[in-house]
Amino acid sequence: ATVVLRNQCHAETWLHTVYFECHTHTIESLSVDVAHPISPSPQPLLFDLPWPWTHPPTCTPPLPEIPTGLCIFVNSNFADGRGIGIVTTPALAGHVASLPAFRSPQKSREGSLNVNVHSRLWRTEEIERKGIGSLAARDLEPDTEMLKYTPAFMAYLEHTLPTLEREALWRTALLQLPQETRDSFLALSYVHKDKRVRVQAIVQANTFQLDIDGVNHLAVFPETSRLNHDCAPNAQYVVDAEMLTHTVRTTRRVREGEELGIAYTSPMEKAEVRRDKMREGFGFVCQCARCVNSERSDSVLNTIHSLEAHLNDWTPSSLATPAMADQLIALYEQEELQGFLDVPFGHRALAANAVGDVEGARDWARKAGREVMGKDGRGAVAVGVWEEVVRDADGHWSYGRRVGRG
Ligand SMILES: C[S@@+](CC[C@H](N)C(=O)[O-])C[C@H]1O[C@@H](n2cnc3c(N)ncnc32)[C@H](O)[C@@H]1O
Repeated sequence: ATVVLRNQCHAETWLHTVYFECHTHTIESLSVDVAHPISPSPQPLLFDLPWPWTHPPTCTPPLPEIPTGLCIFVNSNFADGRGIGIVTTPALAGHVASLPAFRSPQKSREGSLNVNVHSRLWRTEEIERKGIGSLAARDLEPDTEMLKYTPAFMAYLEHTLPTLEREALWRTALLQLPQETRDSFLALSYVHKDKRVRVQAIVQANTFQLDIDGVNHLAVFPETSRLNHDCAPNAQYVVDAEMLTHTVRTTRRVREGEELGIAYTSPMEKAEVRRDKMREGFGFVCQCARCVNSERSDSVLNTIHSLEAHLNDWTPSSLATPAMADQLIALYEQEELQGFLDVPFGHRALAANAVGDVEGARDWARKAGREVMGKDGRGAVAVGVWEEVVRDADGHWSYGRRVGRG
């Protein structure tokens, strides 16, 4: 057998973290021939123009669930010489080539950071028991854009290739990247110590999810990778699948020297679940304040979930009121979950609308919409949901549903 890592798992959370491994089988006698890893494709490759790749694609043979196979597509000039290495199907590479990231990469929105330029708002430092982390280089206001980067490496998320073949394929892609980019990738932390799967181990510890034409890809943004996990994060990120950018913003005021953290898993899960995911997926024991104080934080979560259940109850006997949604907002803030306020703000909007408070409904729906954009990006479905309430509150299904309870 040539499989080192098996039964790969894909985390089902919305937080864009991917776990590569459920079980590790280390077979000492294996070695990987990186110099001649992949047989060339037997088929001619057809792609949509434009052709932005700087190296001839190397491909796997057809794979069980991917008949066209996977190929390496590298553009070493991408993003002013940072380069990008993508392992995907020829058709999806054609889609990537047609994205604004390749066709009109200069366009950055007004007031937005320049892509791949250090904002000087953060710096990295060794942090006790966490490896390297990122710290605020000065006091930061809420919603400050801090990092905006394109991926150095992306790979189609499959469970088909034997682990060592995947390793060889991904390594070949990395070898084609400009040296600086490759070095920053290879300097990242990793979960498994086995050198034969080093590239996959790095991806496991550092990946975000990026949809290419509806297909999951793993993406590594080396600078952003130095953000450690926190269950009450003071930063959150949005991935723009058209511009191929990953942008990180503060969720609340951050003091100079404070560590910046993002959530690797949902902070709305119980402490035990969060801790298990961090241990299994990332190899560390979460010591954040909410995990250390888990009895208290779980009890607040229980109250949050119970309030949300009431607010989601639209039967005639529902006990939900706007005051209940206010209480929910206060609990999110108390738990420092400012990055997730779209949910209680949305409940507040519907609770207001349900008692006929159209102005209140619009105000809260606007706020919920802004929070969704900060968390899930402009294209998120929920943005449209809240826009609908703003546009036509008294035509909305929630209008007047609980009149007399406000
Ligand atoms: C994306 S990297 C973060 C940067 C990393 N600390 C480094 O040195 O490059 C993820 C890895 O950082 C470490 N890590 C992240 N958050 C942590 C935390 N809250 N406590 C301890 N270790 C953490 C774990 O080793 C994890 O696998």
